[in-house]
Amino acid sequence: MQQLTWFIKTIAKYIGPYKWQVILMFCCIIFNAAFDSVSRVSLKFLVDAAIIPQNYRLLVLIISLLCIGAILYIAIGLLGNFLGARLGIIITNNIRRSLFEHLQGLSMEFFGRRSAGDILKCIISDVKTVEDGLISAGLTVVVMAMSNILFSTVFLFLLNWQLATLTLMGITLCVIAPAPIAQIATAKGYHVLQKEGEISSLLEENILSQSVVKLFGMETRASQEFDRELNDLQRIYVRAMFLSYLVQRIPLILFVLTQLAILSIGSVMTYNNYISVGTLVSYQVLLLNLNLYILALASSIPIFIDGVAALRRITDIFSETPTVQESPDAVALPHFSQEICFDTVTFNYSTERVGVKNLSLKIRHGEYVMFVGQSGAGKSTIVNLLTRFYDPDKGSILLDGIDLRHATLRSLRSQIGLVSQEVILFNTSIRENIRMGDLEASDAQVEAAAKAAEIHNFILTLPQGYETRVGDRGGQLSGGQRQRIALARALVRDPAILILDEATSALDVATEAGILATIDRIAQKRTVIVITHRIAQALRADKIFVLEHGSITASGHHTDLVEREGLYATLWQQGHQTSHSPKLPLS
Ligand SMILES: Nc1ncnc2c1ncn2[C@@H]1O[C@H](COP(=O)(O)OP(=O)(O)OP(=O)(O)O)[C@@H](O)[C@H]1O
Repeated sequence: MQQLTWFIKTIAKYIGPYKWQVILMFCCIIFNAAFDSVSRVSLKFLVDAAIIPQNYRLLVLIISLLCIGAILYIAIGLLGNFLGARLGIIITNNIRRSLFEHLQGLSMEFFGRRSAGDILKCIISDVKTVEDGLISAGLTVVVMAMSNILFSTVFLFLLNWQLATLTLMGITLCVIAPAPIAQIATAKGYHVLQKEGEISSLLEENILSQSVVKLFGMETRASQEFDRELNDLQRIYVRAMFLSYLVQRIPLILFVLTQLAILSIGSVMTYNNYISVGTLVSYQVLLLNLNLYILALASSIPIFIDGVAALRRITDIFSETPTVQESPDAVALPHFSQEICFDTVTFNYSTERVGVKNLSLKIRHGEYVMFVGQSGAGKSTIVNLLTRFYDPDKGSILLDGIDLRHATLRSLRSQIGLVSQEVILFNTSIRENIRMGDLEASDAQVEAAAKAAEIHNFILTLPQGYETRVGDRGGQLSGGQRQRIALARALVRDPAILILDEATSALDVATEAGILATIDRIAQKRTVIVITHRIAQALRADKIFVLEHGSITASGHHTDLVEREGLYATLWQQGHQTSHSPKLPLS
């Protein structure tokens, strides 16, 4: 009952706007329940008042009334079904819509912690399970069964109060007895859904990394891992389902025992002329009706339990709050014109994952700065903090003297163009992918950005040109082409700050040189922040920051840094000796 109350309370806010439709649907169900009971109790009048006393007029009247009732029963039943189907999808989609909107507001920290497959499962399948528990089987069946039980009980009392009291005691027991096990079954059901979520993540990971799986011959290992997960699921599922079926079975057993008792006592009462034959027949038919609805109620319990468990997973997501939030008095940042300042910033992804510590630096407007350092030194973390994907644990980041925590996210992010290591393209046309950088951009601006990113000529060679779809995650393009489209997307918004996080890593030397020349040109008008392992690019920078274990150990121009002994000089020497466009060695 506690579960039912929580379920109804939680779901009420989605049902609220459609309350009249829900009430109408429940009225249809209640009408049908009433007709069910009336048609069964009419047997008493048919037998005792029409058939036995041979009253033909009354017989015809009762049958005619039953026929009219049956037509209404069918029509109103169909209306109830239609409303059920309609409300089902409306409520399902409303939950999905709210979940999706909520997800858009969550911070990167959440997406780093929860797997995509699990979130997908929650939005698609868990929401459907809630709908099943709510409309198809849950509340609909509860209302149908409860109103039937109520009407039947009233008629049972009218027929014979002694037998009805006994029946009522039996029904009360049927409802109360399974409650404690239902509680445990719901908790187990939640575990099943969690495990299914893990399996979805595993599947998603496997599908997205098929090239790695194949290349490294990981097929058998992947199948074994999948098999292990399925076996775990089987173990949890059997326990959860057994408990669920137990909850379903208890009321059925109790009701059969009640029925048996009533049949025996009722037969003895009829034999001794305490009640008429019509009363006994009518009573038994009403009891059969009750049996049917107790069966329906019991069958809906496992579906309802699943619905409650799924709703818990959904509320888990709703209870997530963004770690990066816009303060209520946030101001819009003016167009960047002075400097970016990191003031003793410390940030850890988690207790054991250090991002940056005590980091202080200044980047002046119009500067071309570069961050170098070994892998894991914290270079991308600086970008994550500057874009406010994460907030510092200590210290502050200021843009033109305004703490980013006091600025609106839109005014900050609209000034930044970011091309990162991992290029993310959407499965739409090249034009739309570039336009995502600035939704207001004209076709001419999109093409100008593509020209600046040196991808325009390639796009023209495609049969559908700018209208060519790039495929899922840009899979129909090469790595370099994807990176150039991402660069065009960043350029189309004409950003005050352009950040390139290993943005040219997938390009050949000639294309890279072309793009670097473009960036040199772009850099004259804006601030450019480059993160790269190709240390030869450091020659172009006004200022270089050397990062080691989350801290800046040196900064300055290339010529100053090579003269000083330290990591930069070592990296430069190592890199310079190995190739024309040397790369930093990995730690
Ligand atoms: N989303 C994350 N969750 C937890 N830890 C993270 C996350 N991103 C980075 N880290 C950790 O933070 C540290 C700094 O990572 P960062 O990505 O900033 O390094 P990097 O210098 O950019 O490395 P690379 O040159 O390899 O890209 C690393 O130890 C890394 O494992």
